[in-house]
Formats: sequence, structure tokens, C-alpha cells
Amino acid sequence: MNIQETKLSGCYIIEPKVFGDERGYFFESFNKKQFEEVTGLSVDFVQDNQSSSRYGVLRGLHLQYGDAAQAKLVRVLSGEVLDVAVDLRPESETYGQHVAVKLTAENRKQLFIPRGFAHGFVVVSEQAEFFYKCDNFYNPKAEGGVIYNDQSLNIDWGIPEEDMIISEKDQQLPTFSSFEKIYSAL
Ligand SMILES: Cc1cn([C@H]2C[C@H](O)[C@@H](COP(=O)(O)OP(=O)(O)O[C@H]3O[C@H](C)C(=O)[C@H](O)[C@H]3O)O2)c(=O)[nH]c1=O
Repeated sequence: MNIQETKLSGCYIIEPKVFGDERGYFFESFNKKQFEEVTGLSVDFVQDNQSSSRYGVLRGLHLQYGDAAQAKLVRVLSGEVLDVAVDLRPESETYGQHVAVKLTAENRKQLFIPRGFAHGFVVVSEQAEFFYKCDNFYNPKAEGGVIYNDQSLNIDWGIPEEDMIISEKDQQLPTFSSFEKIYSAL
């Protein structure tokens, strides 16, 4: 597998080695030993999630606070999404910066998102099956996030705002500056 660190430390783009033959293809979608050797990180995933969404669905920007923080390894099983990870680690040099990566069933790219990041994606194909591994369990009491269109984050989601399908809950997420006040009060 090819693992490249993004401009956000600890956030990696992973491209698995694909073995194709007349039957189809095979690839290792995760290998703890290789991942830890290349990144120097130690990761133990405990929960797998999967969601299905149609074109325009935007899920995010979400994170879990404190001890419930989750690192995630995200990928697409079918379709295409623009995946966004925002560095919200207060001590980070790239605090408030984000990476946006197109994940598709064809490019088989994965994004490793460390704890302390907000995460979201928008579906740019007709339908997308989204799969991800988490290194901590779901804790609804520790859920938080930032509104997807926060001006200071300045994320280009790549599709017209009028095409977006966003849950009521996500439309109520705080701005980045409000998030900072919430986070500092925790
Ligand atoms: C995240 C999660 C949700 N749920 C339940 C709670 C709700 O009844 C239902 C849908 O949850 P939600 O609307 O929060 O699902 P998403 O909007 O896809 O949330 C995810 O969106 C972005 C992309 C993320 O990175 C997070 O992992 C996660 O927040 O599933 C669970 O039972 N376990 C879970 O781990």
C-alpha cells in the first residue's frame, strides 16, 4: 500500500495495492502492521460504520469530544464523495485548516483522520456507500461539530449549495467561533 501524509500532520491518504486477474481484483483494505510501520502511529479500531447516501447528501462536520474522540479510516465502497477533514487540535500548527480528498470506488483511496479532527463528506455520484473504521466507540453525549459552510473554514464542497441534502441536526451545528467557545468550556 502507498501511504502519504497530507499537510495536516497525522492525516494520511492511503492507496492499497490492488491485485487484478481474470476473476476481478483483490486488495488488503487495511493492514495494521504496514500502517503502523509507515506512520509510526498505533491504532486499534473497535467499530466499523457504513452509510448509504444519494447525490447531494452532506454528512458533517462531526467529531466526538475528549475521551470519546475518534480516529477514522474512511473509504467508499461504491460511488464518489468529496471527503473533508478539519484539524481542530488546539495545539496544532494547522489548526482550522482542512484537506479535501475525492474518494471513489475506482480510486480506492482511503483517508486516515486522527482524533481531534472534524469529518464530513458530500456525495458527488448518484449514490455512495461509505465505510469507515473508528478507534473509539460512538458516544452521543460527546458528539459535536461545526457547520459545513462556516466562512472561516472556507470549504469548497464542489457541488451547488442548492443541491445539498443536510439533516436538521447538521444544519444546527455551531459556527467555528462558537465551536471554539464550546470546546474551551469543556
Ligand atoms: C455515528 C453513529 C450514529 N449512530 C446512530 C445515531 C442516529 O440514530 C443514526 C444516524 O446518525 P447520524 O445522523 O449522526 O449519522 P451521520 O450523519 O452519518 O454521522 C456520521 O457522519 C460523519 C461522516 C462522521 O464522520 C461521523 O462518524 C458520524 O457523525 O445512527 C450510531 O448508532 N452509531 C454511530 O456511530
